[in-house]
Order: sequence, then structure tokens, then C-alpha cells
Amino acid sequence: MSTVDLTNEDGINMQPVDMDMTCEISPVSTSAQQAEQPVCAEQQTMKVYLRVRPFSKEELSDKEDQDCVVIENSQTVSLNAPKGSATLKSSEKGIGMSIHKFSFSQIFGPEMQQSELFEDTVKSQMSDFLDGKNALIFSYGVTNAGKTYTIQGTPKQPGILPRVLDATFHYIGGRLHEGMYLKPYLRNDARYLDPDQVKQERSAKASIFASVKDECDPHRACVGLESLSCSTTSLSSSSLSYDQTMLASNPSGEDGSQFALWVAFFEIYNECVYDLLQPSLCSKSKKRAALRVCDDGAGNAYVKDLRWINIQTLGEASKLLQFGNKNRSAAATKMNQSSSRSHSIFTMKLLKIDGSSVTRISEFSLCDLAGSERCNKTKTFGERLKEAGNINNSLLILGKCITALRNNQADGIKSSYIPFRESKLTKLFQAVFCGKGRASMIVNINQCASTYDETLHVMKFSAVAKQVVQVIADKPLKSLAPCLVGRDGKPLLRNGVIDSQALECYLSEEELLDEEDEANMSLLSQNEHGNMIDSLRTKLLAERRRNLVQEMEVRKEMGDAMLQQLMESEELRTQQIDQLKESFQEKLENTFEIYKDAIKEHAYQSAMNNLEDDYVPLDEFIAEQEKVEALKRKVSALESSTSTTVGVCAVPTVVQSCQTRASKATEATEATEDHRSKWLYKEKCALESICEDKQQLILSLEKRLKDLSKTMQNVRDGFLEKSADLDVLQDKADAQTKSMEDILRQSVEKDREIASLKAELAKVSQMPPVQPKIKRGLLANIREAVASPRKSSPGRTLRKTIKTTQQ
Ligand SMILES: Nc1ncnc2c1ncn2[C@@H]1O[C@H](COP(=O)(O)OP(=O)(O)OP(=O)(O)O)[C@@H](O)[C@H]1O
Repeated sequence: MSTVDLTNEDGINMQPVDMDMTCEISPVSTSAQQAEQPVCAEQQTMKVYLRVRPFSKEELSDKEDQDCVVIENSQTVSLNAPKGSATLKSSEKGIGMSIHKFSFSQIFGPEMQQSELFEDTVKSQMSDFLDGKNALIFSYGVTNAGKTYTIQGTPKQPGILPRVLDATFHYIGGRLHEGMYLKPYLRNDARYLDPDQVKQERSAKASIFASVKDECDPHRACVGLESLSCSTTSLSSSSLSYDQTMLASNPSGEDGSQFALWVAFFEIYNECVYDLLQPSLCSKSKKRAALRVCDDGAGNAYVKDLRWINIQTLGEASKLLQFGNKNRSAAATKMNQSSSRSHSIFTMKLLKIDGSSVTRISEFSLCDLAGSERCNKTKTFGERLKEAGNINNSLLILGKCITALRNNQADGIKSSYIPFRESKLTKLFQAVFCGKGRASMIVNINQCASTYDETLHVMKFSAVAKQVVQVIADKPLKSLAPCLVGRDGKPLLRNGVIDSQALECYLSEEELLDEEDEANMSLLSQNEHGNMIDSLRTKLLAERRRNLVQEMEVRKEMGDAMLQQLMESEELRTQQIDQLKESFQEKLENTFEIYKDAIKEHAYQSAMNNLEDDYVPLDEFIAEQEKVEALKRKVSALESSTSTTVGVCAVPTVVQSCQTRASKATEATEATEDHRSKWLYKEKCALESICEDKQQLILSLEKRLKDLSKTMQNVRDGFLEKSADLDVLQDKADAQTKSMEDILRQSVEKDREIASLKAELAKVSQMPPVQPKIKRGLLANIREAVASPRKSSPGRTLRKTIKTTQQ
């Protein structure tokens, strides 16, 4: 069994990101960099939880492999590739492994209850939210893995969302701010509503509630709040159990502040944002309007014109959720899609109110992501392809952002571009990822063998997410909001609107009226002067105040517009760079292809040249063979002569007496013989190597001969086949000739018959004329025809026949 090292595991299809535009998140790998963090900043890796859905009845009765997912302990799970999965096939080819191990912050098995999941996952984020910080939870996984079940739950098993709402109302207790005049504004601000606007808010809310049925719909399964809306229309009768200790940090009524809860519910489908709390959505004819994602001027993205509804009870929250879900499925049906193809986001904003001003805003978003399955090219086309592309794109961008965040933190020096702005989803949650809140992910998987490959992909994605370190600034979000400051450095904007008190101080009379204004007053009488001066002073003050307010507004607008422009140009630059990258990539690929072709061509040419070099014509080969034979003969002759010579030397000299006298001569002879034998040996070796070469040549030529004879055989077979065909054709021709001869013979016979007929006719014509008979017979007709050939057609026919035959 092999174990996956998560630090190297990077199965996600992510491209490298290399632009020099960094997000505010700080690297955490060096102590020096850590020292640069704000003193109260908190660091921790992103929490990634795994939830394994139980098998459904149908899945249990299936004969599929049911051991793909093995939970080893509360933090480790292993995935075993089942038969037929692409992963197993690849591992059998030696690519990748068939068993993968992953670790998570915590793993929740199939038997785990919703309440336990809430306690162990959301608790810390819940207290963050109640404490004025932002929180984001997103559920990620393939379709049918249990994402919606985890977020919303069922009437009997409420999910995280109803539990968060319930806990929030429990925390607020009796401190609910009932006036609706303080409303969330932009991303992090709030604004005052005038009485008319409050009225509008109330009627909008009432119209939504009027369209939601009061009774619970038993057929709708996935809204955990529905049971609460029936049973808990007041806060005191909450049926959800949760750990009360999370609320202990702010005991009820401690500082006299109140709370208002506003919620929004929207979805992102095909890279368009749609409000799920818009009543118009329910009508079939109207096309729903897409909302824009804008920047609030401080780099925080928000959905422009998104409907925020103030809720005062859990029952109201339930109705909104029901309304939004209905809208979502109605829109999905209308567009012939499945709601699981869109990302749905439920956001709560908790406003802490002291007196009549908002002192703190915190946000809790629960994001039910679209099914993460990659598009199957064989089945996906047209609108579905675009849809799959957009889902994949936003999830891919989410993956890219997470990887870039991880890489930046791991690298510590090089900060790479984090493409938050490339999708609506990441653009909206950029602030949370960059430290203005805490994000966590619940990965949902099922244990089905049929979706194993996709599940593995999901696990790899989460392995990367788990390594992201979040640096969370321990400051309320308000401090990060844009602000105009006065000369004393105090902000002039409060919750997005100009603060009248600060403005009073800023526009002091002394500052506004200078000496020039005083100078002209000496020309008038004292009383008149006094009155005029007072009225003028009041007018002037009012005018200058108005002007300054206007100036500040213009400055703010200009600042926002410039920032917007800067961001747009940055986006454009990113797009251009991407395009350039793509075109360079394409060029590079083309050049590579050209080189590949050239190398192939060269290899082919070299092979052909070698073939030509090695080619030996047959007559040359035979001549070479003869030469080899001759050389062999020569070698054997030389060998025999050498042995004779050596033999002669070995024989003792018969005449011993001549030994002394001949010793010198013998020595000389021996030296000569030695030299000769050496020469002969060398020659022999050379000849042997030549022989060997020739032998090789012979072998190759024999092989070639064999090939040739095979080809000859083939040619002969072909020839035989052809000659057989020829024989058949010959037979046919013979038959035709024979038939022609028969025709000729017949025509000769006919000629002869005609000649004899002619002779007979001649005889007949010389005979005396016969008296014509009343009744004319055949003979009379013939005679007439012979006598006047022009009139008689048989005669003409006869001549014609003769002519044709002769031809
Ligand atoms: N932990 C669980 N315990 C019991 N039933 C579950 C669990 N998780 C999911 N289910 C059931 O499995 C089915 C599919 O779940 P759900 O609709 O939540 O999947 P999903 O991932 O949201 O799918 P989609 O992406 O299509 O919306 C539902 O019937 C749900 O009730």
C-alpha cells in the first residue's frame, strides 16, 4: 500500500500563477515575517472537514464495490480504487497509485449526526461571528454527496444553517433591535433609512412572507428550518440543541447594546449573480435580472442591489430560506437545469447597535457549492458545456486561489498573483481568504464506486486547501472600511454616510469665515451692520457647509471611481497577459511540432542513406564470394606449407657432423622462418577477419536472397494467377473464334444456295411465258419479284443478306 504525501499531492488541474500582484495575506514561514504581523493577528491553517455520506438503500442493493472509502481514524481516510475506475487502470499501467491516504482536520463518518457536526465544525466560527468577526463555510463535493444536507438539512435533521440562525437568536435573546432603520450598506457599512424607506422594507418583507405558505410542506426535504418555522416562531421555543458555552463570551444585556440580523440569499449560475429573495422570480414570464458584483472602494466586493431582509424570529428566517429555495428550483426548472449546477450563498449580517449607531458588523456566509464533477466531453455540449465550463471555472479559480495562497505562504519570499477577480465566487470571498475572517470547508463525499475518480479529485483539492494558513486580523471589520478624515485626522464618514457631529467640528465658524469677509462691514451703520452681518454670516456658513459636503462627496466618488478604474485596468492587464501567455504557448507548441517533424524527416533520410550504403548488387556479391573462396584456398595452401616448413625444422638434422658448420645457417633460417611464420599468422588473422566480414555479408545477402526469392515466389504466384486468367480468356476467345467460323461457314453455304437459286431463276426466265392465273400463288410472287427487283422487298432483303454476309 502506498501513502500519499499531501505536501506534494497536487492533483488539481491548476496552472502556475506568476503575476506580481499580491493579496494582503502574509507568508508565515519565516520568523522575521511573522514578526511583521500585527501583534494581535491570529494564524491557523484553514480547517477542512470531511463528511462521508451513508449509502442509500439503492446503493446498498447495488453490486458496486462498497469498500472504496475506509476511515482509519478521526483524521485519516484512505481511498481504494475500485474495479473499472480510471485510477485503478492508471495504477495498473504504473501511473499513480491505487490507494490514497488523506488527512483532515476532522472526519465525520456516515453515522455522525447533524448536531455533532455543528458542535465540532462551526462552533468556533459561530463565536467569531457573534464576536464581530466574519466567517465563511463552504461545502464542496460531487453532486449527491450531501452538501445541501450538510448546510440546510432536513426537517428532522436540521443542518448547519438553521443551527447557526438558532444560536444567533439565542445569543441575541431579548436584545433584538426592532427598528429597521439601520441597514447593511456596501460590504462592511450600514446606513440610516428614513421612515419611507423603512416602510418599503416592511412591505417588501411582508410580500415575501405572504407568498410563502404558512404550513410546512412535507414533500420538501432539504430545509431544516421548516420544522422550526412551524414549531418555533418565537425564540424561546427553539428545538435545536447546541453548546451554550459559545454564547458565554457575551452574556445577555452586559453592555446595553442591541443587535439586528439581516439576511440575503443569492446564487451564482453561469457566472451571473441572481437574488433568490426577489419576488418577481416566481412569475414564469419574467426573466430574472443578474446583479453586478462591485467594489466598495476599499477593495471589498459586494453584490449591488442585493436584497437584504431584516429578520426578527427563526420562523421568519425559515420562510426566507423556503422562499429562496423555491425561487432557486423554479429558476432551475425554467432554465432546464439542476439547482446543483449553481453555487447558493446564504449570508447573515449581525449589526451591533449602541444607541442609534452601528458599532460593529459581522458576516456569516454559508456557501453550498455546485457539484464539482468535471464535464464529460462526450455528453456535454451547447448550453450544458457553457454551464459545466462556468462551474468548473469558478471551482478551478477557487482551487487556483487556494493553491496560490498556499504557495505564497510556503515560499515566503515570492508572492504570486492570486486570481480572486477571475470568478464571482472568489471575488466575493476574497476578503475572508485575505484575513478579514475565517474560512472553513466541509468536503462531502459518497462512498459509491461509480463516482470514485471524481471523489479522488475532490480529496486532492481539499488536501491543498488544508495547507492554507489564514492570518486573521483581530480588528473589527469597521476599521478596514474606507474613510474620509478631517483636518484633525478623525473620520468624517460613519457607516458610509457623513457624520454630522464630525462635520460640525470640521466646519467651525472660525475656519469658514476669514478676515476678508469682515473688511466690508465698516461701510454700513452699526445696527444694520449687525443684522446684515448676522444674516450674511448664517447664509455664508450654510453655503460653505453645503459646498464642503459636496466637495467631500465628489472626492469620495472620484476616489471610488479611480479605484474602480484601476481595478478594471488591472483586470484588463491580467487578461492581456493571459492572452499573451496563451499565444506564446501556442507558438511554442507549433515550433515544437516543426522540430519534431524535422527530426523525423532526418531520421528517415539517414535510414534510407544507410540502406543505400549497405546495398550490394548480386553479381558483385558473387564475385566477392569467389574471391573469398580463392583467399580461403590460398590460406589453406599457406598453412600447409608453413606446417611443412616447421616440420622440417623440427626433424633433427640427419647429419650431426654438419651441426656446427650449419648452426649459423640454421639460426638464420630459423629467424627467417620465425619471421615468416609471424607474417603468415598475421596474414591468416587478417584473412580470417576478412572471411568473417564476408561471411556476415554472405549471411545478409543470403537473407536478402531469401527475401527476394519470397518476393519472386509471390510474383510467380501472381503470374500463375494471371496466366490462369489468361487461359480462361483464351478459352473464351477460342469459343468466339469457333462461333465466328461457324457463322462464316453458314454464310458460305447460304452463298451457295443463293447461287443455285439464281441459276434456277435464270433457267426459269428462259422458259416460255405462262398464262397468268386468276389466283396468284407464291411462285408467281417470286417470279414477279425476280422480274422487277425494285418493287420486291424479299429480293432486296436477299441481296442485303448476301452483302452483310460477305462483309
Ligand atoms: N449524512 C447524511 N445522512 C443521511 N442522508 C444523507 C446524508 N448526506 C446526504 N444524505 C442524503 O443524500 C441525498 C443527497 O444529498 P444532497 O442533496 O445534500 O447532495 P448534494 O451534494 O447537495 O447534491 P447536489 O449537488 O445535487 O445538490 C439526499 O437525499 C440526502 O438526504
